[in-house]
Amino acid sequence: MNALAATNRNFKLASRLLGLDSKLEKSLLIPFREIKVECTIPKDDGTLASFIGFRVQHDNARGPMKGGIRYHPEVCFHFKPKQLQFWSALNRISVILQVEPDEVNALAQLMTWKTAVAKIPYGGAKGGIGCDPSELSISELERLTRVFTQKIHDLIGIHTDVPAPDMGTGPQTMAWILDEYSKFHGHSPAVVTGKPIDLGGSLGRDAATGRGVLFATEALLNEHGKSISGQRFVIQGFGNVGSWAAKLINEKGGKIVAVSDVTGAIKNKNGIDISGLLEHTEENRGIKGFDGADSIDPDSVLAEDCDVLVPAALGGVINRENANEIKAKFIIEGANHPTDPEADEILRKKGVVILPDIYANSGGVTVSYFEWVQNIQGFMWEEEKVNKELQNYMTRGFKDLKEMCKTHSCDLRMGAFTLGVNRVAQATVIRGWGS
Ligand SMILES: NC(=O)C1=CN([C@@H]2O[C@H](COP(=O)(O)OP(=O)(O)OC[C@H]3O[C@@H](n4cnc5c(N)ncnc54)[C@H](O)[C@@H]3O)[C@@H](O)[C@H]2O)C=CC1
Ligand SMILES: O=C(O)CCC(=O)C(=O)O
Repeated sequence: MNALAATNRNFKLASRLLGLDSKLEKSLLIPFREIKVECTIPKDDGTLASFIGFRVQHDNARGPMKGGIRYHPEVCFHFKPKQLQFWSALNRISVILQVEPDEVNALAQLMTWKTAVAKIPYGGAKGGIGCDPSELSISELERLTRVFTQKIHDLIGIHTDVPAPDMGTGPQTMAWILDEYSKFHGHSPAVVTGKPIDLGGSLGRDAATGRGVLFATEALLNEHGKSISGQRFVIQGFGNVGSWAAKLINEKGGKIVAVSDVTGAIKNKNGIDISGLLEHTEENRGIKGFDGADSIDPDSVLAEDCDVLVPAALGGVINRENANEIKAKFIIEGANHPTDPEADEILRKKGVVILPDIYANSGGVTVSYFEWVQNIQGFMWEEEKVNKELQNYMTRGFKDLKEMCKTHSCDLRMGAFTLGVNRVAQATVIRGWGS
């Protein structure tokens, strides 16, 4: 099932549990606005490269739309042979990567429910450019980001739509967007979050999604009479979310027994030295070649023996093909939409407890909210305050979602969906439709 079909399905199940009116349901499902732009840049060698950028703004009933910008070739790109032949005939265009909007649409919708679950005053959006950032130089990435910003600058804004980092982007990408946007609108630090600290970024934002995963895991394990200490973890993805989650879980006594990233996968049943792995990754741009563990097949990492599995890379990785192989008792969704609905069903029958993305990885957008608040106030918080507030939000979120599970006799995914959808539906109805 593709990401959008899966997300729509979960939304509709939640809507049925909540007894939403079918017309309201339809209005909540349709995105507010979908933006698709062509971004052509000169490459360092003088040839041209064209890319497609998207920003899907899903809903703004509860506040400005909010969500990351992803640079990844697999945001679903397709080469269109005819188009490619035409352009290559011009002999100046080297690459056309086309992003399909379906996945971006699904991710934008998930942001709407996520910000509502976190109870922060935002709607949902997501963007992406179909490109492989590892194949572009820093100056090519800068040009691409600036062209994308030029194309969307009048549709984003501090009170309209506030982008942030996601896969393949980071603080530097946000700095370029801020700089380009500010040329049109004046200095506007609050137009993006996840910025470098020197440009108004928040202390603690870098670690926030991983720290949120830690707090979410603690809340869930605590409910099952367990603690992080002594549990065995497998983490897929060792980028922003996966590496911070690994570091913080490890510091709390969790044993990380297997890790994978795009360069490979490793395992050590006695626990991987996470500080050493962080140093190695920094120097080698990936976990491949790390000495302190055995290499394993990256495809088998999700099926490694462990107590807790944290997918923190791509969507749709847990599906009907591999769900039966999973040995973890708990899955904490650090990534967005890592679990297909068919896998959800299989895992539920196996008794695996899944803490869903729209709660489990909401730490990032929650600290993005703190960053936006700090920019608007013009007052910077201490890191301790950021982390403490994040813990409060994650603890409250878990309580709220458990309450919905009780009210609707449902699992944690439907608890989170009913919580988010209900808050957005209420805001929509209170605002009304005008005439
Ligand atoms: N950065 C953030 O604040 C947030 C990110 N997320 C989600 O978390 C996930 C990861 O995002 P980031 O850590 O920010 O991205 P990132 O770009 O920093 O890291 C991505 C990681 O996934 C790995 N990866 C890529 N393809 C893989 C594959 N086929 N198998 C195994 N590993 C693979 C990469 O090597 C890298 O280690 C995404 O689903 C993203 O949407 C969710 C909430 C917030
Ligand atoms: O920090 C943000 O605004 C967005 C983070 C994000 O894209 C996500 O939670 O998936």
